[in-house]
Amino acid sequence: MPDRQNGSVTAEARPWTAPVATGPVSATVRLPGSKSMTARALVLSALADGPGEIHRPLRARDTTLMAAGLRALGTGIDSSGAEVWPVEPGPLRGPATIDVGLAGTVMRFAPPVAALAEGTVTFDGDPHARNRPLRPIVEALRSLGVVIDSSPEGGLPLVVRGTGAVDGGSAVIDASASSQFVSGLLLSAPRFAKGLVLRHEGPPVPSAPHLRMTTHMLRAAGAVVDESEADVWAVEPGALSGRTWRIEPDLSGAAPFFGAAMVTGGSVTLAGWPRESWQPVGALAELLTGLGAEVSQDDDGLTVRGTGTLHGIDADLSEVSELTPVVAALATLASSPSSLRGVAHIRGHETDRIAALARELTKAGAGVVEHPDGLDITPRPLRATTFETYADHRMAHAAAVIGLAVGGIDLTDVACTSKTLPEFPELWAGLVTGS
Ligand SMILES: O=C(O)C1=C[C@@H](OP(=O)(O)O)[C@@H](O)[C@H](O)C1
Ligand SMILES: C=C(OP(=O)(O)O)C(=O)O
Repeated sequence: MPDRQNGSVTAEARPWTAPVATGPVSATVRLPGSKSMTARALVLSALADGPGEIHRPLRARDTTLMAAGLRALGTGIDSSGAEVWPVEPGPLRGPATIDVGLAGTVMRFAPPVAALAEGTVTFDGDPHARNRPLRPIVEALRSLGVVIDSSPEGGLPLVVRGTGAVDGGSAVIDASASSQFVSGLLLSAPRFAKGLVLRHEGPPVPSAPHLRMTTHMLRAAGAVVDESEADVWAVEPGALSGRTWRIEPDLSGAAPFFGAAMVTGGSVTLAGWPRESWQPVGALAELLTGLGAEVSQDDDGLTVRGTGTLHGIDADLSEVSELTPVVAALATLASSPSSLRGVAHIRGHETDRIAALARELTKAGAGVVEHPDGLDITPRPLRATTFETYADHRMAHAAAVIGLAVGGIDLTDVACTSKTLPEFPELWAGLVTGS
């Protein structure tokens, strides 16, 4: 049965056997836009003082839900085209109901926007969305004067009772469970009457490159942001400009495709990669090089070449934690053990990714030791297995990478890849078969 929540339907489970590579994979792939940039461009355009356009957006479940949520608040967004989404900001108002699906970006970026609306805005999502951390941003908004009803745990379902304005000022937050708490508050902060000075107190905030993406994009929209003090972000009140956002191809979505080059000793080029990027390409290149790949960039795009050997690595993945499932998959096929650390917070991602990887990689035959903040992986001969994907697109990516080298990796569901790349199964099959 499809899972129906607030009128949106998550795709019905689609079992899928990962295709095995019969030789080196050699291809140029064209991937849609970055989920993270598309989400930010949508929010900043909805809050702007004039029309904007989003070029080459990601059209996937997360970004479609974000567009629908902002539309429900009064923003005109035409997401019918594949190339350009025009955005016409309007007065923000409720009553509205916003389905967050399983999207961290929607559940953390949209409530501050709803706080600026006049009227009541209700948020809920997929069953697992209720388990994802939300309390710190809810409490920060409350401390800024916003009235919000939440579950007893401080999460979904939420009701934001907006008055049409947020006073703003100073707030303290523990953002160790997700950088998105900070990004969500900062994106709306220029529209708070007093702006915002946000201070993080607690264990380190993960995903620093995503925070930099937030502040870069805020400045590109005309906001004044000071991040000169560690763990403090100050956003001045002021108008945001409507503008044209050109979305880069999704670097995290490209990771399994690069992994295919590495597993098969082939070469994969991500076409359309810009010379200057707002995504953490340096961190990705360092990681893949450590695993044994060669990474280069020219006018054709970003290219990853497999060298025929995969090395185990000892890596802190806190800055690029989205990549953990694919890196863990590569580690199971390496010539030496790996230790992946610094990602305790991914237990709060689409599923508890540390537990899910430990379980599924062990079933496939790898030696895995689970730690609170990561995994130790010892490569062993792998075998056919049923690979549970837990509604998590990146678990499906991990299984697909292992399936290149191991016959009979049967995913319980590949439809979960619609969260960020609905065309994943077809693109992957084309890559592996060379068609
Ligand atoms: O702001 C964003 O667009 C994201 C930030 C990160 O979240 P966490 O800090 O929760 O890991 C990342 O993992 C997520 O996929 C996207
Ligand atoms: C953690 C992820 O997503 P979300 O934006 O839902 O947190 C992810 O895409 O890996």
